[in-house]
Amino acid sequence: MSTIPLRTEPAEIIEPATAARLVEQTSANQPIVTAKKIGEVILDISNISLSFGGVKALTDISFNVKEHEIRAIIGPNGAGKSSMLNCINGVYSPQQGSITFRGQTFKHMNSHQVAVMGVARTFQNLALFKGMSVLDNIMSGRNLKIKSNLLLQALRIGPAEKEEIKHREAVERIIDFLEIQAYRKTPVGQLPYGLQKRVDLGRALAMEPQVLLLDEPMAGMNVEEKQDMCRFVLDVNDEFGTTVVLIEHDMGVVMDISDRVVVLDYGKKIGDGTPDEVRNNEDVIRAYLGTSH
Ligand SMILES: Nc1ncnc2c1ncn2[C@@H]1O[C@H](COP(=O)(O)OP(=O)(O)OP(=O)(O)O)[C@@H](O)[C@H]1O
Repeated sequence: MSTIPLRTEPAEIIEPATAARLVEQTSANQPIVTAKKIGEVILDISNISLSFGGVKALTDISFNVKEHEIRAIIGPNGAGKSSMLNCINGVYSPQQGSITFRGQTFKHMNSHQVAVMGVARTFQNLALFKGMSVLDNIMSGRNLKIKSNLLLQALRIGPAEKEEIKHREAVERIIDFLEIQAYRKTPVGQLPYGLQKRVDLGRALAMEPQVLLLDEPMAGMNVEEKQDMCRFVLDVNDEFGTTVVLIEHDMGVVMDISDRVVVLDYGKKIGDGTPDEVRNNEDVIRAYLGTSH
């Protein structure tokens, strides 16, 4: 049986999900594999259709995301992947369909409301403050959590002082977790691209999201940077229990770290299942080989 062509370049050695998070050591130092705990459906995408004038970006798309899983959205260029993420986080309002998050269904919700509900997002084209330090960029992700008013914050008095200390500590923990201590005070614009992507992840983590939407987190990275980013995504999922939805073009990465994969092509869903199911799906193979159009 033919399978989806996974790599166009020499295989990169990326720790498979199973090795990274499922292996425990027995007393005899033999690895044993324990099942990852996937929960109930946390995000339910139901019959979403989205058009821009005459362009149908998404047609009747349905799939779900379960708590604690890593769910990939893949597809050729223009398939509708970013549009899908934009519907989930309230940037676009689909003409049809609904999205249910933790049992609460919404049709039209803005990005701020979605963020308050616990959904954070990183962007394909970095949206960081380039002139600001790593620390301040990650701190900007805490804005939603800051309760004291602007005047108290500016004067750093009363509860604002305590609150700021709490937020700084949270940011420092993220900086340690992402191993970017050496760049705390560096303006983000001076960092290599791979590290900027890591800061972008840090800013999203600062929101303490239940669901993290990652739009091409490995795009433009070299092999080493991709390996690092894979490790951080797996660790976020494992250590914080964060549910991850990611768009990624690198099929090696997708197949290695995802629990389930949904495949879009020309705005339609053509596949949905485990990495093995998807890689053996004839429609998916045709879409990737470009023979179906
Ligand atoms: N704001 C917009 N206005 C008009 N058309 C749009 C807009 N956003 C997306 N589209 C169109 O919708 C379709 C899907 O685009 P989308 O960016 O979601 O695809 P994608 O799978 O993320 O592509 P890529 O992998 O190249 O990023 C494309 O035809 C695109 O031109």
